[in-house]
Amino acid sequence: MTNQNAAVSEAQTMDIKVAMSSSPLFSSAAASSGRCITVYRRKLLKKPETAQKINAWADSMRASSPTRVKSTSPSRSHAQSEDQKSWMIHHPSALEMFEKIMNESKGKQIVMFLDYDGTLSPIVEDPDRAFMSDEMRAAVREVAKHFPTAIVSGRCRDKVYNFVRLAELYYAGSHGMDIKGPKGRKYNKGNRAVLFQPASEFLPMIDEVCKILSQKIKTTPGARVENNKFCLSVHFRCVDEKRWAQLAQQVEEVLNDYPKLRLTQGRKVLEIRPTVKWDKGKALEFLLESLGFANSDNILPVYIGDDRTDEDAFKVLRKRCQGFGILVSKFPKETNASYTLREPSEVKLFLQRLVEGKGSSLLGY
Ligand SMILES: O=P(O)(O)OC[C@H]1O[C@H](O[C@H]2O[C@H](CO)[C@@H](O)[C@H](O)[C@H]2O)[C@H](O)[C@@H](O)[C@@H]1O
Repeated sequence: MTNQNAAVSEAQTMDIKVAMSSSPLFSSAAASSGRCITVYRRKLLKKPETAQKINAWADSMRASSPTRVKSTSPSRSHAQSEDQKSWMIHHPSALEMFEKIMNESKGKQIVMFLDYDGTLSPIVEDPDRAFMSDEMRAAVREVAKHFPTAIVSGRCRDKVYNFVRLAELYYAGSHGMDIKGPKGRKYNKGNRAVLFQPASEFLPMIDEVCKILSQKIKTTPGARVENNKFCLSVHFRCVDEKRWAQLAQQVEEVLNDYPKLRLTQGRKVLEIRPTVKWDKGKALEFLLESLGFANSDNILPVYIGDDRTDEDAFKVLRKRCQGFGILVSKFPKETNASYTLREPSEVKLFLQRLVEGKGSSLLGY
C-alpha cells in the first residue's frame, strides 16, 4: 500500500485544518499565476511540522483519485502487478466468490446497502449528470423486491432519490444525516416511514456557508459547491491541480469562522459536515434497528460502496462480525471491505446474480 493511497484519518484532517488556519500559505499573486503549490511548499519549509501537515492535506487531495499511469519500467510494473495480486488475495472479487457468499447467506436475510456515486452510477465530471442506467435501476428494483434495500449517499436525499426513482427503498442522504423509508412496509417499526435527521439544527449554518463559499471560490476556475442539505461538497474534479492548494485555502478561510463544521474528503471532493458523531456506519446501524434486525443473528447485511466515507459502514460490519463490505475499485486501496468489484457494471452483475440466488433467503422478505 503506497502512502498516496493511505486514507487520512478524521483526526489528521482536523490537525491539517488547525495547521492551515494558522499558516499564511502563499500570496494571491502566486496563486493566480498558477505557482501556488510551489510557493506554498517553499514557505512551509521554514516550519517543518506545519509543512508535514499541509503536505498531508495536498497528498490527501491527490490520493482521492490518483492518476494511474502504467509504468514503463519493468521493475516498477512488476511491483504494481504484485501489489494488485496481493490486494486481490486479501479482497477478492465478489463475483468470483459468489458461491461462497451464497453459502454464507443460507438461512439468513440479506439486507442491502448501496452507495450511489461510483457504485450505482459511473463517476462523471458534472455531478448533476451522474445518471444511473435503466438496467442498473431494474437490477436495484429486483433486489428490493427480495431484500430490504437502502441507498446511503453523501448527496442530499431528494437529489439521490431523483436519480434512483424507486419509492420502495430506504434513503439515507447527506452521509446518513437524513434518513427516510417507504411508508407502510412490513419491516418498518410501527409501520411508519422512518425519518431521522440528527443534524437538523445545522441547516441554517450550512446554507450560510454555502452562499459564502460559492462566492469565494469563484476565483478558482472549475471549483463548484454543491448543497447537500446537511453538508456541502466542494468539487475539485475540474480544477487544475496547480490550484488545489488555493481552493483548500479558500475553504479553510471560510471554515475558520465555523468551528462546528469539519472537513473530510471523498473522490475529488472536499466535504463540509457538522461535527455530529454521525456517518454512514451509524446510518447503517440505525437502519438495521429500524428494520427490527438490531439483535438478529440471522441477517446478512451487505454494503457496497466506492468511497472513503463508505469505510465507516465497512468498519461497522467488521465490528459486528455480520455481513460484509464490498469496495468498488479497480485499484488497490486500504479498506475494511472484504470483497471488491471493479466498477458499477460489476455491481449490476452482482445484484442480478443475487436476485437469481434469492432462494437462500430465510425470511422471504
Ligand atoms: O456517497 P456518494 O453517493 O458516493 O456521494 C459522494 C459524493 O458523490 C458525488 O460526487 C462524486 O461524483 C460526481 C459525479 O460522478 C463526481 O463529479 C465527483 O467528483 C465525485 O466526488 C456528489 O456530487 C457529492 O456531493 C457527494 O458527496
